[in-house]
Amino acid sequence: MIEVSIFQIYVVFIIILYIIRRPRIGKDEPPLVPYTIPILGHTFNYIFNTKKFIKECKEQYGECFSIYVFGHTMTILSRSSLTDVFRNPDDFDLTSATNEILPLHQLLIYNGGTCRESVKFHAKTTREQVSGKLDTNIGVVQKYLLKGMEKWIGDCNEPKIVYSAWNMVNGIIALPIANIFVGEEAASHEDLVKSLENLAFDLGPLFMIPPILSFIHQKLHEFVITLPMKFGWNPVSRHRETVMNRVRPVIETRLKEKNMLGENYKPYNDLLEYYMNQPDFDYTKPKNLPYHVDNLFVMTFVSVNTTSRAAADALYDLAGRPELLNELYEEALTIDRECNGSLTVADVKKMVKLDSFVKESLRHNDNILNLVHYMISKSFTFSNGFTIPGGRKIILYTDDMLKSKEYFGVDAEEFEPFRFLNKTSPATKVDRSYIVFGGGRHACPGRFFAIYETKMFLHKLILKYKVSTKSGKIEDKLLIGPFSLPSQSGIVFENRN
Ligand code: HEM
Repeated sequence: MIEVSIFQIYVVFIIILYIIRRPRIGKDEPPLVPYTIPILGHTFNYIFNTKKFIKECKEQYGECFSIYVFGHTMTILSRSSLTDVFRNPDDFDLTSATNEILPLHQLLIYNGGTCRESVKFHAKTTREQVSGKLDTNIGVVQKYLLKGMEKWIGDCNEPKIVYSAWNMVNGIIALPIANIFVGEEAASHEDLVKSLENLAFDLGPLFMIPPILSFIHQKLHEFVITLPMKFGWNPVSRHRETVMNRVRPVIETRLKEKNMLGENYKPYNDLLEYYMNQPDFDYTKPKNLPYHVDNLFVMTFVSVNTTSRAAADALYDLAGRPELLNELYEEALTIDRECNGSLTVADVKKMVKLDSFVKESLRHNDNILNLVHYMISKSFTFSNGFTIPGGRKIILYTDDMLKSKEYFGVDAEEFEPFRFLNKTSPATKVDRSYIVFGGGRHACPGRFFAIYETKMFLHKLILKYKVSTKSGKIEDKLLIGPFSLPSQSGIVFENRN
């Protein structure tokens, strides 16, 4: 009788895997970068040597090429082929590719997470309720930024060192957002604010699980990371409970007010009121309030950590450059005197040096690759002539575009805080090369709010504190594979008075 050892089974398994997963590249496709280790392909370089590896691939194979990572062929796009993605939103889908990494459809069980259709609603909500209401929201943003700074940073009469400042900045940035989302009454409860503040951070570990099982099948990774949720573990549940407990009495009071006052009812200016005005709103039905709270959570995902990330990066960029801090302080002081400490939208527009600095800081976000999409049409031909088949995963080489000499000049790699000054190129302006907010039809609709909040935060901070890095140097961001995170080193806060 033939005895089969585990080792033999393993070898047969690997051979079958190799045959099944071997990339097959069509004749008009972008070139596949050669690799030496079967199955593993470029995975090691992709994770541990991303910057150099992708740069060298582009130099050798051109603006558009494919690599083999985690058992799949992925096409890397830069320059004109990258722009093609933004120009052809019907052919590329960000949501389905993002859901693979962060399975929102399993976490937000009442609204089913995000899909192309529901994102239209969130984009409309953002345009109408958040970015479209800067004038109305600015007072709330200012009030709660100051409260947040008081709580998180304090007086700093003695110098105070803060490590991992993203956490702290996230707390400050989340407070105004909570207030314009659920209104001042519900947001007066610390547990609700904490929930909105921590929601995305709590899901961070899911992002960090390397998709090892994708070597066998993409769906296997998704299946395993969502397994705990099938057994009832859901990190969103307790946040949903907290938010529902806090908003339910507010909804009841508002409905009573509406009944009593009729036409004289003065609508509140927050997202909660916006949801209450949706035709499908009926909080008495068991699944209705959780459904709207899940929508609120999508808005929280897209707004809180993104904006706090931008603000934290800018804070580190500022703290490492004392001469810049002095120059921005002069501008802040002039505007503060003119508006007597109470900012309007027009005052924020006057912060032109700060705007240029924030834009430069965003340009230096240092993500190498970003915005993974699936190509969802039968096939797609780029303007450079290459074709990819339906179902192909693509990712954008954003760092290459954001640091291109062609668009940003010979010093494109340098950090020049006033690069955009007097160039009619505000931080909110999306164009072919400035792609931190994406581009085309899906370009981030929240960018107007995000930039306003970030500028107002920095303005108030610069007026009150001197900030510097503990090391006295410009701090680098942390790199995890192709993605970056804000530095975790110490920042020193010192009261100006
Ligand atoms: C600095 C902060 C932010 C950054 C860097 C950022 C970045 C982005 C990016 C890159 C996209 C994808 C664009 C594309 O597919 O072309 C996006 C989409 C989106 N963002 Fe933002 N965002 C920020 C803040 C916000 C805020 C504050 C909100 C809401 C209050 C928001 C709401 C949205 C929505 C609803 C979409 C989906 C748009 C669509 O698919 O049509 N974002 N954002």
